Amino acid sequence: MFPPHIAILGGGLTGLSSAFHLSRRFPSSIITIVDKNKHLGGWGSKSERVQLPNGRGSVLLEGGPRTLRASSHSVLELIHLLGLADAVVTTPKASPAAKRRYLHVPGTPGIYRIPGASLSYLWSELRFFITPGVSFDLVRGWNRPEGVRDESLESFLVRRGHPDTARVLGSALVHGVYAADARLLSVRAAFPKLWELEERGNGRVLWGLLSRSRRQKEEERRRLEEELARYELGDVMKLMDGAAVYSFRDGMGTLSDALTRAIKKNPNVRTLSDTEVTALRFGDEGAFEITTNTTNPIYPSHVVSALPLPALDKIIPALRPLPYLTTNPASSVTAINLVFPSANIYPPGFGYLVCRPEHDYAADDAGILGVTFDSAALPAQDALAPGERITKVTVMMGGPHRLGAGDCALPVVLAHLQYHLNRRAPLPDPLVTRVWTHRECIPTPLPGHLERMGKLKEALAAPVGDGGWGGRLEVVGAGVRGVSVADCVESGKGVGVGW
Ligand SMILES: C=Cc1c2[nH]c(c1C)Cc1[nH]c(c(CCC(=O)O)c1C)Cc1[nH]c(c(C)c1CCC(=O)O)Cc1[nH]c(c(C)c1C=C)C2
Repeated sequence: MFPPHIAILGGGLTGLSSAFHLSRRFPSSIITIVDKNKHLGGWGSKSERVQLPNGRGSVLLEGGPRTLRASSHSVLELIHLLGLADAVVTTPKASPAAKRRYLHVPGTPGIYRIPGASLSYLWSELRFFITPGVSFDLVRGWNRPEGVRDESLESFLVRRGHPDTARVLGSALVHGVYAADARLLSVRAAFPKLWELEERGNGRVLWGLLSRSRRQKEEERRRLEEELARYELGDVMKLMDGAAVYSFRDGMGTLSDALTRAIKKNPNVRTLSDTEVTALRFGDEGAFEITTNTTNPIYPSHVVSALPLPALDKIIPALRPLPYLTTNPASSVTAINLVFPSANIYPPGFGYLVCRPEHDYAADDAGILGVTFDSAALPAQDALAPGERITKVTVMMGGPHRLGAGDCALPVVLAHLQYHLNRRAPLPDPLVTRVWTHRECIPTPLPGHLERMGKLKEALAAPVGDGGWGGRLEVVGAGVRGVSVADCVESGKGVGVGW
């Protein structure tokens, strides 16, 4: 039996991916997608092409995610199915933008290159922070306390390694992915491999990493093959030959715009943009009843919520609550694109992350979490006039820093950049400045998240007569599992499999 009418709440990437995949799985189902914004795609699809003054050409500005990993199969599948191969641009593995990443340690001017597994480690300034963590991990045996089923990343890194390693490297990693505080983030939800490596290495994470037996490697290869077989990839894997990361010539919006076009072409799919869902409940006939601020009620047989979990909590009836929708906080991020009229402002590389200051997130800090060197990673996204040179960076701010009113002021940001890049001369005035503010955009899964999401799933599957949702409401998206673009697309692909 196919579901006669599916409503999808939320038209971000997860919602669009859900609509696309559900319309392929259930071609006869009516699908209604409802989103409060005029433009579908959500905050993860914010890009804009801007003309530079005096005929210098144009640059692409991204406000959200800017690159995808070459292993993001769920997105590669969409590239194949939507015919987007010609729009793909890649960063070669051999380029400095793929190989060099830096770290700024507050209180010390300049940025340090993060060493790879090579001899360069020996003269990296960061070895003073890395070595204690590695050494303690190797000498300490199993030390996970009995009964501990999850903890914060910081607590894990301190337990296995060293507080300095945790503060400097752990916090920076978490800034770059979750824009969050490593002391709050669940290690099992965010970095499950670390937890597994600890078990495989009988305590020692590094040993777990280095001691993979031939059988384990074989098992990993088999799992990858199985995983690849789940996707329709056509020839797109070839695009990834030698690529570290990729995006689209016109930015991340290409993906959501192509998804929107594809689902709008389908006569069974109806999109209601600029429409807010005000309530979701069971109607008298056993169908759902969805009320909105612009339309008559909708009566779908099945519902997918791709809304942030706290937004879902607000629209469900108090008599049929769902657990843990408001447990996790979410980070707000301000991204500032700056285009400078000259080259060589930064060293070759992908960008840098800023770690947590020694004395916690300071009130007088500008709140910078990291800076990406955009013109180095994907130069094909800019269409510059011949001979024209520019430098494009994005300053990422916010998260666990409390951003004050003056923190995003351009002179403050430029002064911090000058200090980070250890320049004597001030930076030139930017040709273009674009500020994007994303409120509560990246959820922070707190320790215990995976268990809580298991309980949420149970409540969704419980019979309607027992106060549950009878398996006809699915809750997906970044708040449930995985915050990357690929995770969002993947969760849309997996929705409704049991219907
Ligand atoms: C807008 C800010 C974002 C910050 N994190 C994310 C966004 C969208 C989400 C994110 N960033 C990364 C990942 C992991 C991706 C993966 O595993 O495939 C996720 C989920 C890694 C990452 N961080 C930065 C970049 C350019 C990337 C590659 C992927 C992407 O483009 O998002 C830079 C960066 N992101 C943030 C900060 C503070 C930062 C600093 C340099 C927050």
